[in-house]
Amino acid sequence: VHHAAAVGQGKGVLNDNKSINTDSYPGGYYLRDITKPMYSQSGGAIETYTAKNKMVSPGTLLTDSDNIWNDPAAVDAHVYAGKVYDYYYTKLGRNSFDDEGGTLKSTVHYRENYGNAGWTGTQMVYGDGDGSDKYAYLSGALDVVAHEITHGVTERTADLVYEGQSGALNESWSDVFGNLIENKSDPEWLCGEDITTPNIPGDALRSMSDPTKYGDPDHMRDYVDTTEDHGGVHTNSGIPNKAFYNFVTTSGVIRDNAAKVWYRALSQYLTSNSKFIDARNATIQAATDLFGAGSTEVNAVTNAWSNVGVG
Ligand SMILES: O=C(O)[C@H](CCc1ccccc1)CC1(C(=O)N[C@@H](Cc2c[nH]c3ccccc23)C(=O)O)CCCC1
Ligand SMILES: [Zn+2]
Repeated sequence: VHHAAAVGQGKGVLNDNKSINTDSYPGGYYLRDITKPMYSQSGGAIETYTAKNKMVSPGTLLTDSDNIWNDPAAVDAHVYAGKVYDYYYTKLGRNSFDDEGGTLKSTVHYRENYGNAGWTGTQMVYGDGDGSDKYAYLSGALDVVAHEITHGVTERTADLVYEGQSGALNESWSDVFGNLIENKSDPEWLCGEDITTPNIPGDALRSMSDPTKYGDPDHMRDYVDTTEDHGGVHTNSGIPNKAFYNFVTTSGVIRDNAAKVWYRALSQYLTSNSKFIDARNATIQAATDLFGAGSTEVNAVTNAWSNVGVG
């Protein structure tokens, strides 16, 4: 089928204008980005679909007749997935979630009154919010999109079991890359702030600098033993989240190097049943591999975990 890259226009969830990589066909445009290396290498693309508020995935590939896109949730899901692809490719040398140039599929308008998002095992899905104004369209936050795609990366690397401590590590690695990729200068390292009560500034789902702000632990002594939420994976993630925050804010440690340490730990050392102590050891080993024993990074990561009572 004849494909040609085109550039469309649209507004995102926060009413911001943005250019959109689309794929033209006789008569219109697909919401498909064929400009990435994965396309020339293996035909992989970034594709955005709609579930039309049913519980289906991927649903219907979005098209438009004039390349002016009027679905903010779709615009952001698409553009932000492209930014996440670019980060993993250029900063970490990873070619899409599977490192094989696999197509990144997003489905927006997933289910009715769905105030959440997720990784299905093969793609991202995003709800429209829960009908109240607690959440905006979930794809309207780059840290959320990066969080979901990182679940895909984790599944294809360490494959951390989504339960208990390994599940909290799974969650934390997604929050870490969500914040690294969003790369805001917000001092609190918030998660989901752009889509949480859009009318109220300053609130979020989680904080990495102070997890206790949202009731999550920031030390091993406060680990929450619960059967809720797969053993508290979105709560106990506060402990490794704080450890990463400690690490990345240590003087002499730069973000791109912290990212390399966390990515190497995930892709080379963590395994499906790793616990917090294993994450400490994995990140110390990764920092040693990359920067040498006794380096600033090794000392910083060791202290970062000790500060949260791990190791
Ligand atoms: O990817 C994830 O970890 C979250 C989805 C988790 C999930 C797992 C298995 C089946 C369904 C859903 C989605 C996000 C999340 O952290 N959700 C939290 C908080 C949350 C959002 N909307 C909610 C509605 C109800 C309860 C909690 C929530 C959660 O599911 O706990 C990540 C970034 C923002 C949304
Ligand atoms: Zn998650």
